[in-house]
Order: sequence, then structure tokens, then C-alpha cells
Amino acid sequence: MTGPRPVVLSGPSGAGKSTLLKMLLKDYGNVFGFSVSHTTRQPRVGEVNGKEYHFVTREEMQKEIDAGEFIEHAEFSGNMYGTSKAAVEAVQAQNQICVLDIDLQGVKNIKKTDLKPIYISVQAPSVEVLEKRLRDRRTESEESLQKRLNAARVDMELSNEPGLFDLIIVNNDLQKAYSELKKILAEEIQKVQEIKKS
Ligand SMILES: Nc1nc2c(ncn2[C@@H]2O[C@H](COP(=O)(O)OP(=O)(O)O)[C@@H](O)[C@H]2O)c(=O)[nH]1
Ligand SMILES: Nc1ncnc2c1ncn2[C@@H]1O[C@H](COP(=O)(O)OP(=O)(O)O)[C@@H](O)[C@H]1O
Repeated sequence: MTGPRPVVLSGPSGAGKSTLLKMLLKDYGNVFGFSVSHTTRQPRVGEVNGKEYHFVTREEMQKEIDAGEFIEHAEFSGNMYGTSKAAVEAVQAQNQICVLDIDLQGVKNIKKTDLKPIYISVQAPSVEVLEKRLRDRRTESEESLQKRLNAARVDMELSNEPGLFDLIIVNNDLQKAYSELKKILAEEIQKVQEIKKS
């Protein structure tokens, strides 16, 4: 049996992907499972190894990439990020909808695989709003913030490419954005809930 379709959440750093994902996992904890990526960036305060990310060194990650253990990987803002085969398989083994939070390079590389997810881009209403959200989040140094804003400008432009995403959510009002997200996922959520009931 083929499991439920995975979901890709992409979009600039600070657009609200993790916030929306947390809401989904809170409301449908049994239906969705997060694909825990690997990264070489430092953990933020409150982040737990194995939960938000597998925090690894560049050497460790390169070794696993060379061993063919990754579906995709990319360099973002001076760090490596990647989705291991094991991360996706762990979620699929539970018959859950696998959610991947990946950048645009990841989206392009996932398109070359047979994963066939629903592609969703989460965008902020403007670069100015994005900058304010990132500053208020207080997770980034000034250097890291500027790198993210530069990447965001590129993301905002390239994400409009026709056919790249199934849906672009402009996250202005959080509840509205969440409703849009739930709406596009409704059919898939229902399928999983029915399987779990039977
Ligand atoms: N290609 C790819 N991108 C990833 C992966 N994991 C996270 N990212 C992206 O890396 C970027 C930075 O993520 P992070 O450092 O957590 O910062 P945040 O998005 O500001 O919370 C975001 O655009 C994520 O979507 C991955 O496994 N592969
Ligand atoms: N609609 C919104 N309005 C105001 N602030 C928001 C909204 N959505 C998210 N935020 C805040 O913006 C910051 C960035 O959101 P986050 O989910 O961390 O983004 P991402 O995961 O895309 O990097 C967080 O501090 C979050 O609480």
C-alpha cells in the first residue's frame, strides 16, 4: 500500500513555517509526522537534538551524504541542511503524513524524486514584515539575519514560478494562513484519519 502524500513546506526564513507546523502537529498529532532534517548549524535555545533537527558536524553529515543516506541536501546561509532517507521512512512507517520543512533548493531536488508531495510555499506579506519577525524572534546574529533576508528576496522572487508550488500562503493573519493550510490538506487528513479508525 502506498502511504499518504507527504507535504513540503517551503518559504523564507521567518515566514512562519515552523509556527504553522506546530499548530498542525498540536491539532493533528497522530496524523502528521515531521521529517527531522540534519543540519550543521548550532542549536537555538530550546531546540532539542533529534526533535527540530539532528545537529551534526559538517564531517559527519558529508560522510552520510557520501554513503547515499540523504534524499536531498543543500547549503543555506553558511550551513548544510538535508533530509535523510531514514527521516522520511520513520514517518511513513507510522502511516503519517510526512512534513518536510525545506528551502527552495530542497524543493527542486525533491521534484526529481518519486516522493510526490503536496508543495506549499509560506510567504510573509513583505520583506519589511519578514525582517521585523526575524528580529523579534531573537534567534539570529545581525550577520545571519542579513544572510536570511538576502535568501528571502531570492525565495520570494523564484517561488512565483508557475507550477512550482501547489499553493502559496501569504502568512499575514496567522489564523487565516492556518485555515488555508488545513483546507489544502483536508482530503489527505481525512484519508489518514479513516485508516487509523479502521
Ligand atoms: N534543503 C533543505 N532545506 C532545509 C532542510 N531543513 C531545513 N531547511 C531549510 O533551511 C532554512 C533555515 O532553517 P533554520 O536554520 O531552521 O531557520 P528558520 O527557517 O529561520 O527557522 C529554512 O529555509 C528551512 O526550510 C533540509 O533538510 N533540506
Ligand atoms: N502571522 C504572523 N503574524 C505575526 N507573527 C508571526 C506570524 N507567523 C509567525 N510569526 C512569528 O514570526 C517569527 C518567525 O516564524 P517562524 O515560524 O519561526 O518562521 P520560519 O519557521 O518560517 O522560519 C516567529 O517569532 C513567529 O512567532
